[in-house]
Order: sequence, then structure tokens, then C-alpha cells
Amino acid sequence: MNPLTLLRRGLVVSCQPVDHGPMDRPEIVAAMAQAAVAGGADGLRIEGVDNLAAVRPAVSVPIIAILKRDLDDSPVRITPFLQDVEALAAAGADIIAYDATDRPRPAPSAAIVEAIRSSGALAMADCATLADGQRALREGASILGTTLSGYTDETADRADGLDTDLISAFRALDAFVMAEGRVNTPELAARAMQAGADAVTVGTALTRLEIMTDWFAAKIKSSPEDR
Ligand SMILES: CC(=O)N[C@H](C=O)[C@@H](O)[C@H](O)[C@H](O)COP(=O)(O)O
Repeated sequence: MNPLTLLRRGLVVSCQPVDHGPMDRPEIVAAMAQAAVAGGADGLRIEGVDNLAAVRPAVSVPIIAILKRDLDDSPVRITPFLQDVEALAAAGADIIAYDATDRPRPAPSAAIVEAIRSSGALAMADCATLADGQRALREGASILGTTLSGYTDETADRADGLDTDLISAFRALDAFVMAEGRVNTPELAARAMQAGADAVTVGTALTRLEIMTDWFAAKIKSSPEDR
């Protein structure tokens, strides 16, 4: 079945542990992925070829795969190279997400989308702005994600909370819209759907245990002492 049909009105769980933390191991990512599916996830977002290779045989839901890199000469981190696309497709990705912002990058976004489509996977554009989404649709992307809103210089003022404006703007383009980024509670997931999302991706609030723990610990420590 078309992955978009399976993901519509669905939850995608991004299983990306904190880099180099104790949970950053393929067998743990595979266990997280299975636990997410057991809890009702309709899809998964998985970073890296080793993690994808561990998760793919363990689940049957659609997988959105990415490869993250830290480049010296470009701020683009998500699937910047054509060979990244080949590696993720070979490891069983159904959908490959890429940075769809208009920033200096090693390979043009149009070439990345073309490589994704020729691999047989669908392309998900990780966008920061409406213009990113419009360009991505012209280039052949099948999903527009709000993933990078708040993470570029141009959108730094949106770094708090959910970008419902961008979700609604993408809805008006008649695209498949993925709300992604800082969806940290079930209530925010519902708000994303009301704003026009077709599906919602949740990462940190479900799979980055160190960060979730810190949210609770900080609140407890800053709570008033007198009762
Ligand atoms: C900006 C960027 O690099 N986002 C990444 C994309 O894969 C991940 O680090 C996020 O965890 C993911 O987008 C889910 O978002 P959140 O963790 O806020 O639920």
C-alpha cells in the first residue's frame, strides 16, 4: 500500500536517541521502534544506515529515513549527499527525508529529490518556510514537513512551540503535510491536526530520555519551596 495512505491521520515516532548517549545503539533504536509500534505508531523516522538496518526487519510500518551529517561548509545536516540517498534506499527506506531549505549545500535539492524518486522511495521535504515547501513540490517532493521551522537563521523567531502557521500554509498548497518539531504533548499533536496536518511526527518527547528527564528535573528544582 502507498505509505501516504498508511500515514494519513497517523503518528510517526522519530527514534533518534541523544547523539553518543547510552541509548545511541542500533539494537536500542530497534527496541524503541518496536515499542513505538506497539503503542500505536503508524510510521517511524530513523536516522542512519546502521539504525535503519536494525529497525527494518523488526517492523512493517513505513519508515522515513534520514542521514545526518555535520559539514564544515554548509549548515545543511539532513541527507545532504546523493550517496546518502542510495545508502538509505538500499537499507529499506520507504520515504527519505532531506533538508529542503534554500541554504548553501553540497548537492542541489532538485538532484536529491530526483535520486530519492529514482530509488523508488518517496521524498519528504524538511522545510523551514512556505517558500521551501513551494520549491519542494515543484521539485517533486511528496510530503512537506515543518521540521526545520525555528532551526534556520530566517526562522529563529519561531523556535518556541508548534508552527501552526506553517502547517496551515502547507495545507493550502494541497500537499501531504507532516507536522514535525516540538510536538511535545498529545494536546499539541491534536492542535497540529486541527491546523491542517495529515500526520504528526514526535521525537524528543517520546525517545530522548535525557531531555525528557531534564524537563521534569528542572521543573521540580525550580518549584517554590514553601508549601
Ligand atoms: C531540526 C532537526 O534536526 N530535527 C531532527 C530531524 O530529524 C530531529 O532532531 C528531531 O528530533 C525531529 O525532527 C523531531 O522533532 P522533535 O524532537 O522536536 O519532536
